[in-house]
Amino acid sequence: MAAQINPSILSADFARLAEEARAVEGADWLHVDVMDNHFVPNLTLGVPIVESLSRATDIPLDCHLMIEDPDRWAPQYVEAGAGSVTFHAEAAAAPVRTAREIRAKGARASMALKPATPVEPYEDLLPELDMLLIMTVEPGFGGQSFLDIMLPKIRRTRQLIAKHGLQLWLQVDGGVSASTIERCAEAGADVFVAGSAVYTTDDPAAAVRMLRHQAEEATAKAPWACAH
Ligand SMILES: O=C(CO)[C@@H](O)[C@H](O)COP(=O)(O)O
Ligand SMILES: [Fe+2]
Repeated sequence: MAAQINPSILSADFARLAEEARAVEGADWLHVDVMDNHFVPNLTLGVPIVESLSRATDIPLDCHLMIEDPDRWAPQYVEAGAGSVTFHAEAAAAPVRTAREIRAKGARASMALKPATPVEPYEDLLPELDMLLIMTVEPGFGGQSFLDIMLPKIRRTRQLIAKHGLQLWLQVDGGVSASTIERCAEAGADVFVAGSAVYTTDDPAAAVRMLRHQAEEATAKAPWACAH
C-alpha cells in the first residue's frame, strides 16, 4: 500500500475547520482528535462537529477517540460520518465487540496503543482490526516531540502483521515530521498522522505531498517492504 498522510486538525484553526480541510486537499484522510478531558487532560470536540465536518469535506474522516467508554461512543462516530474510528485499548472494556460494531456500521475499525502499552497482548485481536495506531507521543496534545523509543514497537508490530498475513494498516501519531517520518516508515508504519508539521506551514497541501514523498522513498528501501 502507498504511504498515507493524515493531517491532524488538532493543529488547525477550530473556527475555520471547513477551510482548513480544504487547505490539505490531496490528503488521504483527515485526522480528527476527540478528547474528553478524562482519558486525556484536554478537551476538543465531539459528535456534532464530526457530523458538520463530514458534510463540509470530501476527505474521509479518521476519528481518533481519546475518551473513556469508547465502547458506547465509537458507533456514534460512524453514524456521524467517520470512515475510520480508532478507540484506545486502555479505555475499551470490550474491544472485539466495539471493533465489530464499527465494521458492521460500515467504517474501518482501529485500535490505539499508548506508549507504555505493548502490542503483544493484542496479537490475537489483530484480525478484528483494519488499522493499529501506535502513539509516538503521550496522547493529549499536538506539537510534542517524537518518541524514538517507540520504533522497536513499530518493528515488532510490522513483524506480527507479516506473520499472520494481515492487511492491517499501521498508523503512527505524534511528532511525525520531515525529520522523523523516514524512521517511522523504515520501521514499518504506512499511515502517518501529522498535525503541527502540516498546519504550521504556509502551504499545508505541499507539506502533505512532501511528507508522502519522504515516506514512500523510505518505505521503498525498508526491509519489511522489500520482503512483500
Ligand atoms: O492524537 C494526537 C495527540 O494526542 C495527535 O493526533 C496530534 O494532533 C498530533 O500532532 P503533532 O504531534 O503531529 O503536532
Ligand atoms: Fe491523534
